Amino acid sequence: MPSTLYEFCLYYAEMFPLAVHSVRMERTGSPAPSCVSMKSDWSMEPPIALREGPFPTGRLLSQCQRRIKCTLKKKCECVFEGKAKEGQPTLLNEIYTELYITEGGTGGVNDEHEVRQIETASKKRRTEDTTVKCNDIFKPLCGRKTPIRTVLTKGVAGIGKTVSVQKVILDWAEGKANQDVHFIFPLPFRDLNLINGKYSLIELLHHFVPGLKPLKSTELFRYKVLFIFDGLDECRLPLDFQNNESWVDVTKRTSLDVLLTNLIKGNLLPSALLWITSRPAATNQIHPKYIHQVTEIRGFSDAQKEEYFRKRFSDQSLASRIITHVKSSRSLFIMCHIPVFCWISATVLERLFSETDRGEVPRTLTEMYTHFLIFHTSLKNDKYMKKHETRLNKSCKSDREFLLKLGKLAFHHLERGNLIFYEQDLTENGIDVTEASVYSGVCTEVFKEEYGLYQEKVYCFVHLSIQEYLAALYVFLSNSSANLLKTAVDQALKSKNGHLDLYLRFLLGLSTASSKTLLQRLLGQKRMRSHKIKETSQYIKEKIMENLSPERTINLFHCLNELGDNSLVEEVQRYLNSGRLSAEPLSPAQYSALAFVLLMSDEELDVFDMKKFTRSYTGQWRLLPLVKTSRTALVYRCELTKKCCEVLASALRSNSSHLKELDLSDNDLQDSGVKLLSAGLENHHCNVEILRLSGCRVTEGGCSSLASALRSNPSHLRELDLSYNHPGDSGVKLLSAVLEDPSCKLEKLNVDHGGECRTRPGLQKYSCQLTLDPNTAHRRLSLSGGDRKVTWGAWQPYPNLPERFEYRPQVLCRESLTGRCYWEAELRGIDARIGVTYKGIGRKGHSADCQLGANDKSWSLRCSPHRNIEPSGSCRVGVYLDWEAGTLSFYRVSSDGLTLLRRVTSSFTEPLYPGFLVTEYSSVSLCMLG
Ligand SMILES: Nc1ncnc2c1ncn2[C@@H]1O[C@H](COP(=O)(O)OP(=O)(O)OP(=O)(O)O)[C@@H](O)[C@H]1O
Repeated sequence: MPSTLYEFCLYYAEMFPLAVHSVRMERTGSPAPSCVSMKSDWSMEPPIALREGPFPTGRLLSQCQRRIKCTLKKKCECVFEGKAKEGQPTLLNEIYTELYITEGGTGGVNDEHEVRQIETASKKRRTEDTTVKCNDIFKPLCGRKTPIRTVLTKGVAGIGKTVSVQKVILDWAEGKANQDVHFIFPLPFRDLNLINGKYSLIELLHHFVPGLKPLKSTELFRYKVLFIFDGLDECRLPLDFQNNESWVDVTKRTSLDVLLTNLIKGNLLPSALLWITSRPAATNQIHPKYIHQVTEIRGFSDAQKEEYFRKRFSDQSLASRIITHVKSSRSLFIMCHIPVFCWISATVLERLFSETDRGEVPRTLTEMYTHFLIFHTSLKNDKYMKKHETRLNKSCKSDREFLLKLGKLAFHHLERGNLIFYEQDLTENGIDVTEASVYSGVCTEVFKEEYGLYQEKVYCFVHLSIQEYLAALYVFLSNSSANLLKTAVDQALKSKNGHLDLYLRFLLGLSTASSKTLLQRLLGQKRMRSHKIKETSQYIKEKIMENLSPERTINLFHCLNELGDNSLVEEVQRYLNSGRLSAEPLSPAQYSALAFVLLMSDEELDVFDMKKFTRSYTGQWRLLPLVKTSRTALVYRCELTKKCCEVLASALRSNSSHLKELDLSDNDLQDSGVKLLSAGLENHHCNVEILRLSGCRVTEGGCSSLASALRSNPSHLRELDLSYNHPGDSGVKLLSAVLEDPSCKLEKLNVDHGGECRTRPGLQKYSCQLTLDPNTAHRRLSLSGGDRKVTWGAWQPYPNLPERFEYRPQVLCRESLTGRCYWEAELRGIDARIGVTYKGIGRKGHSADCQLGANDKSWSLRCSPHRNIEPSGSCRVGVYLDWEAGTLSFYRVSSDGLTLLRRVTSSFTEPLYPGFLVTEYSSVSLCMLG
């Protein structure tokens, strides 16, 4: 696999020599200036024309690079966390903690391109994540071979998009990564919003990257360049891809919107790489056909959360105390997967731990931000008011006034999507600039020199989420409308890019009783308006059931959580099963978001039944962390794989796990998965008493991992179901020894129905060999192929027997079935029925009592090979019976695998006999499996 961008280009050249050749031809055949602005003939989906080298070198180039790298290094080496004023910058490399970045699903990716279609089709449905390092963001994922031009990285507020961008730039500037890229041009939407008038692309770049000026414009684009557009959600341009004129010349002036849309479309600089980041709700501003890869930042994993706090504090004992504290509260620990929350929590908890009277420790997002504000306000009061004790009482009043002014600024600008302010904006809101600098942790300066663009000082909040919080605080304190909350819900839902989503969450969070108590501490206000919390919850639930996008719906779930509504689990189940999602199932990212919401709620699930949350299996396994919040977890037949066992093992290791019963039956876990799972079972936090691994393709190896886990942690497991596996004699022996060991709790071990055939993949592991019973065959049916084929035809001279079907052209198998069985039959001709029946089905006469599937003794599927199954006139149907579970499933068998045709559920009370009804000119054969 190529590892750098440059290697990719070479790789691409090898893979698609013609495409590269044609691009090269166009370039060399053109004089230099037009070569730069050359537009390939991309009428539909553009082939990707990355620069493949060799690239021109020279002194000028290295001088420019050095200068630009130096500027970018200076700009990116510190994290902007509001400490700049105090002369204590936070170094990015000191606090940077690797983030968990994954492929963001194919949802947003252009799959129209022929090559990609083939790749997508050949791709196996994956139930695992592909993780990506931020420096490898342009590496094609999941088996794709086509090189990537445009990557969209999405992630919720504060998850680390900007920091990732900063880290990639810093590593490049420091010569640590992506050195095949000659230039990186960071163009955050936040800054692009400030551009007025017309520019050529070259002029725009010179504005943002003055160090480029010595290079001739025509030369510039012969190099490999990477544009980074951070914060699409902050973009105030219309991005009118449909109506903007096509623009191909980098030296001609036009509006910024035209420049950007043409750059993204690939009309301008088709060879450039583009990286766009966005909060999820705003990604729809760019049509998926212009995006070649989507990644998702999922924040910190549990281990990374700890690492973050350890890096953050030089005092390791403080770090340990904070980690222990954060871990002791489920919602705090879960929220810490969002880095901005870690930062806010680190600030707040450091302070709380230094106080003797800690009061209530914050539990929700809103409470944590309120504490953050209390912290910065008291910091200011400590610093500036110490000598004037008498003024302290007055401070609450002035804080309130100041925060209201700041909040007003935050709100009005947020409404308009404005995130950068001028001095004039501050004064218009009655904010004195020196007063603002007193609150330096909250509102901090950015100086013009930093961008080389601005002629005057500009201001912004240290993080957008702080602006969103202050905006909510302002509205909460100043708006006395009885319908405030409902109106805010409507207003947020109207927004196209979700720019009011987080604001809404804060506003709802502020209206709860616990938040009000906190606010009183901050503002000294005695009375606060009460809001109709229940009514608002109900209103949000109604909205959830409307046809909103999953992103908006998920935000509404967050809102319910902020309101402390306890019906989240029920609501999420209702939403998932409402049928609204059938056209477009949830993406993996959306499943993660739901898991997050559910984990955040304080509800304990008595039984977590994965099937109740979903009908398809494309990303639902991301709900697996919920296992630890339930007592019984039913995750059987959910297409889980080895990778999922890691998630499960981590749930088993969790000290907050309440799990007692775990049913993982019928998943393809195999020995490697069971080994991973065993690592969780042996942990002393694990208290699982019943574990079902029936039909998981476990052999001796898996048994040995289980046996050693049970010996390491002998006190919990009472029952282990390993039926329908292949433990072999040695596996059974190992586990039987555990059963007999008095120090182990194991009381029940089920290794029934074992055997070599159970190691076959899928349902085939339950295959059973069937033969037709000639004594039951109707006289029009003749048997052949060792009693495995039945054909309708001439009358047969069969003796008259009580078990023979007299009028219905049917035949049954000899074998009676209980347990789990799978068989396949090939149907030819016009019409046939395939099914199962109790022995007592009627044999003589025309009544429905005698017909397979037409009474309460039998169940069947009608197959018309001609019409509804396969145009070729033949079809293969798989039947899976799980007698104990009471399910009978019919599948269409094709080269793509099994497609469920119908599932019947019933409680079977007697053994079942497979049977067939075969009509004129038709035949049915039982297939040999394995
Ligand atoms: N990888 C990381 N390591 C350490 N801290 C991080 C990391 N990523 C983010 N942070 C912390 O979280 C804060 C917010 O991150 P960032 O600004 O990158 O979020 P974002 O996804 O761009 O948010 P938004 O969508 O609101 O703009 C940072 O200021 C920093 O304190």
